[in-house]
Amino acid sequence: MVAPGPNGPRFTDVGRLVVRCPDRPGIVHALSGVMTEFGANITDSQQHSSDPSGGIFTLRLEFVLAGLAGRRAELEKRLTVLAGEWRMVWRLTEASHRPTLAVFVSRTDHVLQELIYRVRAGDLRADIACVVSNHRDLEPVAQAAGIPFHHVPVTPETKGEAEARALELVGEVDLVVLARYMQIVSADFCNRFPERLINIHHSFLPAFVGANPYQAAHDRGVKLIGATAHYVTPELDAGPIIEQEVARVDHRATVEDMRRVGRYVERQVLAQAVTWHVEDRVIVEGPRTIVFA
Ligand SMILES: Nc1nc2c(c(=O)[nH]1)N[C@@H](CN(C=O)c1ccc(C(=O)N[C@@H](CCC(=O)O)C(=O)O)cc1)CN2
Repeated sequence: MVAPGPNGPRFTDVGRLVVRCPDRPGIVHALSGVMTEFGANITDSQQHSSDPSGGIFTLRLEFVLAGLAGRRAELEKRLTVLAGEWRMVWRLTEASHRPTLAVFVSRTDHVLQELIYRVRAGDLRADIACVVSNHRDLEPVAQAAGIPFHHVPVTPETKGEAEARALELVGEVDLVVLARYMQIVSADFCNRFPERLINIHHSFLPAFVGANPYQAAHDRGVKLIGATAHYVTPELDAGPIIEQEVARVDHRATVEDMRRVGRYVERQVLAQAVTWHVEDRVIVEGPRTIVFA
C-alpha cells in the first residue's frame, strides 16, 4: 500500500484495479498504457497466470492519480473499452473508501473483539456497521464499542424468518463476516453476498467440517489444530479458502486446551482474511483464491 502522508500522495488519489481475463501477450502493456494515458503512476503491481500455455490472467494494480474521484468516470469509460477488447472482468476502487461490515456472532467473542480492536487501531480500514447475533451474550461488547447490536433469535422452526429479519437489519454492506456464528446460512443468504461473505472455521479445512471441530480433532488425536477463513457457499465449510494457520498440540491437550489455543489462531486468521478482502487483494478463481498479499 502506498504510504499516504505529508510526503506521500493524498489518500484520495490512490486507486486499485483488479482485472481477470483470458491470458495472452500484451495485457500488461495495454493496462499500463491506459494508466499512462491518464497520468497515473503505478505504485504496486501483482499478477498471476493460471496456465503459462494460456489460462486465466489475474492482475492487481495500485496507482496514484491526482484527482482520482473527479476522473473516475472517464477512467472507467476507458477501461470498459479495453475490457471489451480483452474480454476482461475488472473492478476499480478508491483506497479512501472505507468498506462497511456486518458481523454475525453467537456466543464467543474473541473474533469480534479482534475486528473491533483492529478497526479502532486503524489496522483494518473498514467500519463495523452492525453486529447481529442469535444470542444476547455479546450485546455488551457491541455496545461498549458503540456498534448497533441486533438480536435475532434462531430456532429450527424459525430459521427462514430469522434470516430474512437479519438481512433486513443488515441492509446494504460491503462485506458480511460470520465470526463464529453457529448457524448454517441458506443459499439465498449466500447469493445475497456473492464473494462478500466470509466465515472463520475453527479447524484446518478440509479436516473436521461442522459445528464441533475441536472435539473431532481431540477424538482423532491430532498434533496440529488450525483455523480457516473462507468465503461462504451453501455447501458447509467448502467455500474458497482465503487464509489458514495451524498451532501445535500434543497428547496432553484437552478439548478445552485446543479451544483456548485455537482462539488465538482463529482471530488472527479471520482478521487477516478480512483485511486482505477489504484491500481488494483476494480474487476467487473457481474453488480457490488468488491472494495478492
Ligand atoms: N451455508 C453455510 N453456512 C455456514 C457456513 C458455511 O460454510 N456455509 N459456515 C458455518 C460456521 N460453522 C463452522 O465454522 C458451522 C456453524 C454451525 C453449524 C451447525 O451445524 N449449526 C446448526 C445449529 C447449531 C446450534 O443451533 O447451535 C444448524 O445451523 O442447524 C455447522 C458449522 C456458518 N454457517
